[in-house]
Amino acid sequence: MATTPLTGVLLINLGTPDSPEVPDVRKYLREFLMDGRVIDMPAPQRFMLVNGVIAPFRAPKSSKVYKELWDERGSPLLYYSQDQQKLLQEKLGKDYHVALGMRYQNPSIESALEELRKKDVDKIIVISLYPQYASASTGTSTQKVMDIVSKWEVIPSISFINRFADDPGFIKTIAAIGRSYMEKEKFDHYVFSYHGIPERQILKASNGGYCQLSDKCCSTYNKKNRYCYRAQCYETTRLVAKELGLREDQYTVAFQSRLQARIKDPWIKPYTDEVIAEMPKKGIKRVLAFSPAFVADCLETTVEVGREFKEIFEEAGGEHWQLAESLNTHPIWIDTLKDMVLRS
Ligand SMILES: C=CC1=C(C)c2cc3[nH]c(cc4nc(cc5[nH]c(cc1n2)c(C)c5CCC(=O)O)C(CCC(=O)O)=C4C)c(C)c3C=C
Ligand SMILES: [Fe+2]
Ligand SMILES: [Fe+2]
Repeated sequence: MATTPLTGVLLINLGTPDSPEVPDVRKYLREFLMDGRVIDMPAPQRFMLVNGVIAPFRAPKSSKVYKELWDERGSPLLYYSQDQQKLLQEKLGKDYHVALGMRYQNPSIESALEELRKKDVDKIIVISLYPQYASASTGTSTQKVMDIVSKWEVIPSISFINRFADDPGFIKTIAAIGRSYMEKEKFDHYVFSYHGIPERQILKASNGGYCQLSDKCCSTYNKKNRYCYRAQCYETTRLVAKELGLREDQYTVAFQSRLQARIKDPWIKPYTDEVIAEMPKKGIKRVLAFSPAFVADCLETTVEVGREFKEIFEEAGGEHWQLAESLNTHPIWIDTLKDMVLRS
């Protein structure tokens, strides 16, 4: 009797250095920033910038923060992604095979696809673990999968989940994590800080010039701006705020992690570090901070939001800054991943 072929699930996240030491961080930054969807400059200029400036000067600085991030299990982005893979596999059972691939460094997308090929899967469901679509994150992961699979003799049927900014399970998980803090202590404001991207990349992805980076464009989420990264961030925030019963004046959306100093490009605004430094003057003293551009804790959540922003806020007169951890292995999140697969 013929057995039902397996369905492959490929989880993709960004990737992290193999170790926090300078040579590994440099190797990671080189691979990451030489990607033309991340630094969208002509290749010769990108090469000069990455090899002449970023790799030599940024790698030692980044290595220091990676050392702060690393714990006994290694880099949280990697081990939480592995936990998500394992828990999703358990939930889906024997008709599925779940593989994990990182866009940069290890385990690579190539190795994950090879694992699925060896399992002779009939179909692959690719989930790029970035809630809000951006060319620099989801776009490049999708392209990488297509580049590899296009060379296979037998190309299986493939579907891509390329954004879930408004997925009810995703929203509920963030709200559940937030609520666990709100039940224990009082906050007078809520900050939703998202990874930034250069403004130019928003304009390039805009449908017929609809997105002009104004609040008018990003204050609603509709058919025209559904791939606008900034509009998706605002939509995630509105939905979480609604779930938590927050009024509009109780929360602020802002964007972090800009590499602007090096490439002299404006990034999407407002900038988190600037916004939070003004808050204590306005009487905001106790903040709960969310990082909903990520589904696993990483350098950007633990170090940037959890430690660096806390320092900025407290130096400006704030009293309490609390990071709400990422989705990691939250049971609602694992159920949400399972639902995404079953719906696909
Ligand atoms: C939300 C998804 C991400 C987008 C969009 C994104 C765009 C983007 N990032 C850089 C530059 C850097 N990002 C770095 C770290 C980092 N970025 C993401 C996700 C997105 N980036 C994650 C999950 C992480 C953390 C990785 C980890 O190991 O924990 C870094 C490295 C750290 C550092 O040196 O500061 C850089 C550099 C650009 C230029 C960009 C868009 C154009
Ligand atoms: Fe990044
Ligand atoms: Fe927009």
